[in-house]
Amino acid sequence: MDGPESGVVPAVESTADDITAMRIRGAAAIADAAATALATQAERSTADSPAAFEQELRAAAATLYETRPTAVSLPNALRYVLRGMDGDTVAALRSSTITRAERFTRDLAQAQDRLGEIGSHRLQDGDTVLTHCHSTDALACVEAALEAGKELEAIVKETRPRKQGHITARQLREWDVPVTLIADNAARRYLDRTDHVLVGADSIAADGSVINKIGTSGLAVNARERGVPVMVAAQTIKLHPDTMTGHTVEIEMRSERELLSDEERAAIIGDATDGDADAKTKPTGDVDQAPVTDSGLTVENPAFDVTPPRYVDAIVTERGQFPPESIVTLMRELFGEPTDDPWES
Ligand SMILES: O=C(COP(=O)(O)O)[C@H](O)[C@H](O)COP(=O)(O)O
Repeated sequence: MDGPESGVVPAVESTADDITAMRIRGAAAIADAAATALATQAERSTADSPAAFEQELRAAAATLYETRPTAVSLPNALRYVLRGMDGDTVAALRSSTITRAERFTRDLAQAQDRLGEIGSHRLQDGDTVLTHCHSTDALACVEAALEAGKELEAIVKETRPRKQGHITARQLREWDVPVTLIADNAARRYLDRTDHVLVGADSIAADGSVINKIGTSGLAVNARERGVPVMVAAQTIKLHPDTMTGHTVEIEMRSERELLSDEERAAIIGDATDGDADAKTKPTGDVDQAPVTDSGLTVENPAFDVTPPRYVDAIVTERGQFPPESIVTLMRELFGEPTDDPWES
């Protein structure tokens, strides 16, 4: 149930919209926004019984959960906050939920600082890092290295189609790091000048596979061939508990319009009079699904890919750095055996 009858407050709907439209993006920022939205739901709820309050919070969590499928930090954040919802009255439930959400956002920021410090030890004075997409966890390592007085340079992949590399470049320039911005296709050539490939993650699977922005896996394979170490900066909130029981991580497919305008589509299929993609798209009920076309042209736009553990040298978390193959030990320690999601009851 969605909409006013579910009791979900407009602020939660608006956060969900922002995540779907990628005005809020990146796994850590999504988790932070989701936890904050649950606190807002708790604060503004008009539920008149504990059961109604809990039901509203579950509905709000479900609304947020439905936004984007790949970053596990989102369900991990929702689970964490809902499991802290405790009390026999609406007032007690409200205050425990808000306290828990606030603790989540505080811990998230602290974990990133700690991770940055740990990751910074891998970076030497004078090193050049090559980045892909925009990861606040990866940048935390750079920031901590700079604070320790090291000088770094960066080669920044543009990261098509949405060019998140520009956000990375802007942040690095604010820190006065010399930046060379390159097209994604140029990455292999620039590995000769690179000391570390440094990326973030949306999810880490139990076998140590890294799920991150599309293009990460190709970059990692090329880096291995060139002998350049690949460092993944990922707080433990990125560890995907369901993968311990064999579940795979869903890769988000985004709209074809991120790759192709209506005019470009019309030019390719040679029908300039019929440039409206919708007219050529069998409805899938979801704009983010790759559309099925009747023009013989299918556009697919996966947002993430899977890098096998053998191409990753280290996963840096706030709990230390790990070879990818041993990350499952940390997952067991942190999550135990997975249980049902609270918003599905
Ligand atoms: O792949 C992306 C963002 O993809 P998108 O732009 O599609 O959300 C980032 O590398 C991870 O989310 C980690 O980011 P952070 O370290 O900030 O959590």
